Amino acid sequence: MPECANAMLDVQSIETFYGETQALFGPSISVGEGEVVSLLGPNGAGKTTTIRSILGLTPPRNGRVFFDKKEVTRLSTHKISRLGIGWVPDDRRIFPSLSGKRNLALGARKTRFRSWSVDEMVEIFPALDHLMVRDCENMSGGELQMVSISRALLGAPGLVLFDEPSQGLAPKIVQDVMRTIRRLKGEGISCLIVEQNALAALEVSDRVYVMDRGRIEHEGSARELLDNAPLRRRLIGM
Ligand SMILES: Nc1ncnc2c1ncn2[C@@H]1O[C@H](COP(=O)(O)OP(=O)(O)OP(=O)(O)O)[C@@H](O)[C@H]1O
Repeated sequence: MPECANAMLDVQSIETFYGETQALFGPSISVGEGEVVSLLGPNGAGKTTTIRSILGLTPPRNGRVFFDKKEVTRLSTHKISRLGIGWVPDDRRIFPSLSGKRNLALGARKTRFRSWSVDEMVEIFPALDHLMVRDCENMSGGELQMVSISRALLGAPGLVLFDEPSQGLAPKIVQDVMRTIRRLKGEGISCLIVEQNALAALEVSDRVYVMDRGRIEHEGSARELLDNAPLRRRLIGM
């Protein structure tokens, strides 16, 4: 059973391996309904592996994952995403030869959570309007990120996993992405953000986990980490 009664996501002591190499040594993470949580830590800490474990891309060998009170540990990635977990991967994973519109159509689905329309996506990212007819192979990093986030939302998620959402983006687009995360929170959608731009992530987060070498090193409120410079420097070096 989930340990945290109202958690949208409840990751319990997962151990994940690549072949015989263990990458995760039992991290436990929860994200409440409408909560925004940051997952920070140095390169190789295990942040992306945690996301891959939740999505069933690299299933944990031990431990359990619950989403929306259902155990998803042994489900296929396809089934997990259909339950309402959206993913904004660090490499965007957009089909380059398809238009923005076709890429968005591939993400559309109904779940028990709020549905989003393409018009709402255009309201959030006005530039998306003229990207609909363009092939994605000619888009900039920021444009691809708008398509990627919109595709995740058209899948009607209850939880969105963001892997390095601001990577390679101009400051204005980073602001747009963070504003979107705030909007999702306002709509009761949960978000888990893996981010190198720790300060931007903390600004929009309720809570934070800091990982190191496959373990949780620190867990607390995002505000505490923003306000406590010595603690922040020790944990995330900034
Ligand atoms: N495909 C893989 N095969 C073998 N080992 C891997 C693979 N992917 C990641 N690892 C190892 O697993 C550990 C955790 O990596 P992971 O990518 O989850 O870290 P991360 O915190 O996301 O780092 P970064 O910020 O650099 O993306 C590292 O030791 C890494 O070398």
